[in-house]
Amino acid sequence: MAGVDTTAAAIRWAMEELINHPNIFKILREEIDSVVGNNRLIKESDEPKLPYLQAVAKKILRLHPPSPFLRRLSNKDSKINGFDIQKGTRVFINVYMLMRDPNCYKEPEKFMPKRFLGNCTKMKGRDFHYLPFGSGRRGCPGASLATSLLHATIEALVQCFDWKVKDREKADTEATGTGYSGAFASPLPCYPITRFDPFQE
Ligand code: HEM
Repeated sequence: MAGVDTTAAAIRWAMEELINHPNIFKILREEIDSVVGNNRLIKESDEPKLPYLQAVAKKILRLHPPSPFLRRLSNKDSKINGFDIQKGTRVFINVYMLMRDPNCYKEPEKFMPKRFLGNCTKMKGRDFHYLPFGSGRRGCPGASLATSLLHATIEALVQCFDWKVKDREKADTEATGTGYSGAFASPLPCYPITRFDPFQE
């Protein structure tokens, strides 16, 4: 699994969803402005004080997991939901569908970060309804790094720029292309308008 690919894909999905949901963009920007202010970028120590940013990142990975399938090799004969799985069978776990299961999430197709505030903010390896980084011994070792990268990049893109989409009112988040991670059917032609330059004296 290429960590750069998957992290870049998640950042792009985040920008698409935030551009499509100006109300959520506004709440996130207000949180960032109140915690980080407007004369510097986010520091690692700010992360716990930015619960809405954390919720946005988690929600992006739920709706648009850059690795939509997990792969395992069955090491013994077993039965799952009445299906016989023979030893040596390659098993694919459809994480994309799992994380859009209406039995686990109300209105699963909706981008509603506030749902991840409160109790749901702490995800553990055995929360099998939330698996963007897989689970168990082969779970993603880069999960913490990827989460911090996601927070820092989304924070900077929201804090420093306003975003305009060309020729379309909304970015198309439902159409997906072929391929494993970062599979976008169409490019996202959008323009950043500088709001704040952290590198200016
Ligand atoms: C948003 C970003 C990322 C996502 C969504 C992601 C997701 C995943 C998933 C689903 C797996 C398979 C887990 C399983 O089968 O249970 C995986 C494996 C892996 N990931 Fe990531 N990953 C991300 C970023 C990174 C980064 C930044 C690194 C390294 C710095 C990394 C390194 C790895 C490695 C080495 C494996 C293979 C682990 C093994 O097979 O034992 N990933 N990742």
